[in-house]
Amino acid sequence: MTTAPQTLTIRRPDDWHLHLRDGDTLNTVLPHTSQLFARAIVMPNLAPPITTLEMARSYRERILAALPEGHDFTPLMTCYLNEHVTRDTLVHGHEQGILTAAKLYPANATTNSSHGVRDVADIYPLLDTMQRIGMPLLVHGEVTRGDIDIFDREKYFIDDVMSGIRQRFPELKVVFEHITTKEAAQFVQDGDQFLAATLTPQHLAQNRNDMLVGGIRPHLYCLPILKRAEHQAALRQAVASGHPRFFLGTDSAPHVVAAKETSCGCAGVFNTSAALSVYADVFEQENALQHFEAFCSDNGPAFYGLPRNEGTITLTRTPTLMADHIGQGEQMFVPYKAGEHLSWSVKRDD
Ligand SMILES: NC(=O)N[C@@H](CC(=O)O)C(=O)O
Repeated sequence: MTTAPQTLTIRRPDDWHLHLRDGDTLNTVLPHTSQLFARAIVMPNLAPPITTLEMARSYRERILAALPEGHDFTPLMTCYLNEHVTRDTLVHGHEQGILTAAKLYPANATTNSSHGVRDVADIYPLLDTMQRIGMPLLVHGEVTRGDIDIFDREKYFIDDVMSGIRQRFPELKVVFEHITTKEAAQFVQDGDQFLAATLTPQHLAQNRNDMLVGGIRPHLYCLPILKRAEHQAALRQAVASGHPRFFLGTDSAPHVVAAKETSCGCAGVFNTSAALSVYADVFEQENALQHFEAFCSDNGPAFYGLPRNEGTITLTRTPTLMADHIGQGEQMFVPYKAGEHLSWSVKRDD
């Protein structure tokens, strides 16, 4: 019987899926990421979405300008794919180090995705270019057909869209973002070195009962929506196996309280501050703490072909109360695990 560790020191992590927003929200939420994470893949679903090099460059500058004194953090920018994006944007963005990846949102799948892709064949020329230059394709994997139940949207996406992309572009690096089902976990495990997935804290730690039983909890509503417990179990087993193509992507997606607590609330969980503690709990509960560091800090850089970070962070087994709210006035957000005790406190070591 081994005793439970009181501290966990790991290489500084990255967040491979993050929504930072813009303006006042960016100022409020960015420090919660940059105080611990070294880099993040910044999602491009602003209104309007990031579809040109100029937009990506200026968004990156706004992020860097919003960083608190003393925080070293590198935003990795992404392009929002649709039929208006040019091959030159991707090629030059890649060459100039401005665009790390490009994101496929099926039209109307989620927040600010009305400009997304209606028919994936429309962007085949772009995918061909990305395969050639080695730019990863990041995929929101849900079909949006009205006849498909919301809980089945990811499963159908695998057969309807994802398999076709993989067959047509076998050496295109693809990240199946924020996977939520046993089918997606299996699909990635059955894939090759060109296919990986991110997993969020809430999809590992919760299932749809947590959102719907005993009252509806709007702050757990996100897309893809939380699934039933058997899917949660499959996701937990996938990360606990230490498989190298699963890595940390919080999908932290802040929306102000007024947009969440309303008759038609937005999808998104603002989970940045609780993320590392919740991930650590999941690995510990699955007796897989030996794979925690690789999930947070090694597997992502390996897939993206980027160096691992210098420096470390330490998680200490000191229960920490998560605030009820973050921000104030109209810029008020309810964080994931609000008002609950997290098992771990997390600090940078340097
Ligand atoms: N995850 C979410 O529920 N929401 C994201 C968009 C997305 O990634 O689906 C957002 O930008 O709000």
